[in-house]
Amino acid sequence: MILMKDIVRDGDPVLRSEAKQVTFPLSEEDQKLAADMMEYLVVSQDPEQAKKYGLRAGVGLAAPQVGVSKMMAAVLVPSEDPEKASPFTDVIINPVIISNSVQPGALLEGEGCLSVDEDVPGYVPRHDRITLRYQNLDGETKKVRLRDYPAIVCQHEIDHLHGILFYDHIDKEHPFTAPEDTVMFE
Ligand SMILES: O=CN(O)C[C@@H](CC1CCCC1)C(=O)N1NCCC[C@H]1C(=O)Nc1ccccn1
Ligand code: NI
Repeated sequence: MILMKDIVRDGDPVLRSEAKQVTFPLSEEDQKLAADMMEYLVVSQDPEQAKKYGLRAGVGLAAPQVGVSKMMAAVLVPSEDPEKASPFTDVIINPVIISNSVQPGALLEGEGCLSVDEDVPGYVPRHDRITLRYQNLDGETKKVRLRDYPAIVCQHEIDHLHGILFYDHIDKEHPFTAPEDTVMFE
């Protein structure tokens, strides 16, 4: 089970490396890694379990964050209301953003990262809408269109696979400015 002690923190070169493509069929090791990363998200989003294991709740986790430089990330975007399904839940392998809106999108409250212990305030301008192509655990190629929060989460994870951290996108001089047509959301 992945615990906070297993999460690599900023400063470790693995977080600034280009991850390697994952080959199929997945090795036993890659299958376990994917399962462990998704398990972290599930457990961390259950307040009781998170407390029990001392986990910071997460909606995404990329392999480099557990020291594995491979093109793989788990995403579990919680649904707004318990009756509804999650807007996006999957393990995205060898993900590529094949198209995106010109219009930017950003979280009003900025972003954080399980691998960055200090808060870095500021808007993180990303694409508001993306078309994402990736392979799932079965090696099937998926193509999904995402917008707003699910799109932000996936972009944050894909950045990790290319050695990019959220604060790289924050304007140092004017952290709370964003292009005027930016869609801002909670
Ligand atoms: O690369 C992956 N990471 O670094 C985990 C990050 C990924 C998100 C940050 C912004 C977009 C994707 C993460 O999830 N967080 N960042 C740090 C602490 C908070 C936590 C979070 O947003 N938690 C959350 C939010 C809603 C519901 C439940 N939990
Ligand atoms: Ni992160």
